Amino acid sequence: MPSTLLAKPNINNLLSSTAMALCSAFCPRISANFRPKPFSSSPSKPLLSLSFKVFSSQATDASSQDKFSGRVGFLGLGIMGSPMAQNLIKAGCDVIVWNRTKSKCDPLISLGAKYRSSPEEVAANCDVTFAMLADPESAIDVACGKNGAVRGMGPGKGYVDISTVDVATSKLINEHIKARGALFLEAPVSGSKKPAEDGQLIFLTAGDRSLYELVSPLLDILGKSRFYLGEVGNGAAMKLVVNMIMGSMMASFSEGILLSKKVGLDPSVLVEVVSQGAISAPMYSLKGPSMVKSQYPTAFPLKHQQKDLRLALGLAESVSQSTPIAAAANELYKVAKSYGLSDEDFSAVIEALKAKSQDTA
Ligand SMILES: NC(=O)C1=CN([C@@H]2O[C@H](COP(=O)(O)OP(=O)(O)OC[C@H]3O[C@@H](n4cnc5c(N)ncnc54)[C@H](OP(=O)(O)O)[C@@H]3O)[C@@H](O)[C@H]2O)C=CC1
Ligand SMILES: O=CC(=O)O
Repeated sequence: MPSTLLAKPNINNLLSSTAMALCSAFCPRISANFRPKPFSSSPSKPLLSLSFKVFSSQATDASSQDKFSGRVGFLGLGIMGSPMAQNLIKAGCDVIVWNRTKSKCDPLISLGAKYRSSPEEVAANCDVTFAMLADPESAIDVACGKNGAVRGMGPGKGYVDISTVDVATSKLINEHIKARGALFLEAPVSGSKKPAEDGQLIFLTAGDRSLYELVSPLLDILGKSRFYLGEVGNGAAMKLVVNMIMGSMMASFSEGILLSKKVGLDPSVLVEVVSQGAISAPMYSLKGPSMVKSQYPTAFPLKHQQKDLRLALGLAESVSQSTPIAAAANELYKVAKSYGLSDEDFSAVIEALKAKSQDTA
């Protein structure tokens, strides 16, 4: 599987490249306000040079250049979609938004976004449309359903699905978009509410390379790095593997916190010890202190983590890969959901273990 890490460029590269021109076409204020973010890669590693070459030798790519005038659509304004759309608007992009619950569009409209009343209308009025939806069902419905984005797509347009979905869903949406003569990129993100607010997401993209190159300046507003992984499905698969690991890590951390407490240790000290050793992780340092206080302010809803584990287990099943740890973790998230914790942060999975030990006490 080909994989390319493209870290953020330095300002000189950017200013001297066609990227800047393209960036400015999408978002006029970028040239004046652009401040490069730190590289995500270690400085000791050579950075692959950024290529913002928008058009490949394919004629279809060249025609898409002529028709791109730079209007950006954004469908799905939840925890992730809202700050991402906001960052595009703040960068000067001409953004049109839609969300199932219309009231979530209002703060963005007051920042300068326009509103259209269906995904179809957004896509019809935009050159590139991003979608950040809850799960496979909503991603398919918003793209392919009645008044879905597909109906507004056509040659010269692009659809970028940044929702976390399974491979089959991504391929299905790709087929529908392609049938309209448009381009498709899957681009799920790693990183949660705060990275979304700070423009520090990691994009795991796959699909039409020319669309990837075209939207790279937009991805660079929203994120700190981006991977291009080849064929449609590879981005979804990578995201599911990452979140499978994350879900298991959080379940294991929860067990450790509760065990430390039960044997008379201070779980806050455990969090500190973990943060200094080989198993330290930003996630533990960020969530550990609130978990010790039984607080779970929602950044990544527990229901989405369970969805990702479920989809990752399906992915593993499709290639007969054994994943017993993820399977056990998934069961725990299901228990947590049954306790009404779906909309809490996924760190609330610890409550399922507490309830379990009370049940057996
Ligand atoms: N939160 C996080 O930390 C991260 C989340 N993700 C992934 O990003 C995606 C979005 O996550 P997040 O923003 O947290 O989720 P939210 O639950 O906050 O938002 C979900 C969005 O999907 C919309 N939606 C849900 N069902 C439907 C439907 N049937 N039809 C139309 N729209 C629908 C919601 O609309 P409405 O407002 O009307 O409910 C909302 O805009 C998920 O796939 C998630 O797994 C990826 C990385 C990090
Ligand atoms: O999908 C969740 C994340 O934090 O990444």
